[in-house]
Amino acid sequence: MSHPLLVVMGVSGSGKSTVGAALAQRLGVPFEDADDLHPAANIAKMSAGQPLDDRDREPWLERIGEWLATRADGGVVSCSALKRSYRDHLRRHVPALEFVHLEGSHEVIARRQASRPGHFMPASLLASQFATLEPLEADERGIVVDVDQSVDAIVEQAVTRITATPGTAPTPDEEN
Ligand SMILES: Nc1ncnc2c1ncn2[C@@H]1O[C@H](COP(=O)(O)OP(=O)(O)OP(=O)(O)O)[C@@H](O)[C@H]1O
Ligand SMILES: O=C(O)[C@H](O)[C@@H](O)[C@H](O)[C@H](O)CO
Repeated sequence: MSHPLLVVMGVSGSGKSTVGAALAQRLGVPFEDADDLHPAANIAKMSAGQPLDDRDREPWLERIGEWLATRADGGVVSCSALKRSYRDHLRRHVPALEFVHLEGSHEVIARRQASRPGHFMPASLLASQFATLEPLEADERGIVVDVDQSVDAIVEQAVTRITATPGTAPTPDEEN
């Protein structure tokens, strides 16, 4: 898999930042945590216990898409990408974008959230994250990985399964 462009998606606390950073390191590509691309107003809103809506997420998705579009040599972004329409927004910047959905039960993820005090995202928003989540559809490029295993195991699965995905964009070198 050369020049992979991946989004690690899932609800808050599913491990996107942790897995995304490890996956990028493993692949030798830059990593960006989409939490760092939120407008300040979005962070303030979530910190106050209010879920973001489509309008709040619009400028944020645009920034993420721009970051991805400049990564000719590959990159990994951790971004919740909860709805199909959000993923469509990102694909407008990078049509061949692939998603790694970190899927887990409310119970497992709530436990993990509880064990990281100090994060701006209140645990009370987890229910709205699950309610908003639209899983990957059959025509979307990506894989689903169970979060109830070690970070190393998740990264290993992601690397193995994405490499095996038919249609993974070849580089110009590979085409010749
Ligand atoms: N596979 C794993 N096994 C055990 N703990 C994990 C695993 N993945 C992540 N964690 C821990 O769970 C917590 C949540 O992970 P992380 O912050 O990466 O999630 P996130 O999806 O990026 O969350 P947010 O979107 O809210 O920033 C952290 O304390 C992290 O260390
Ligand atoms: O779309 C959203 O509601 C947001 O991206 C959230 O998911 C948080 O940014 C993130 O997960 C931090 O906990």
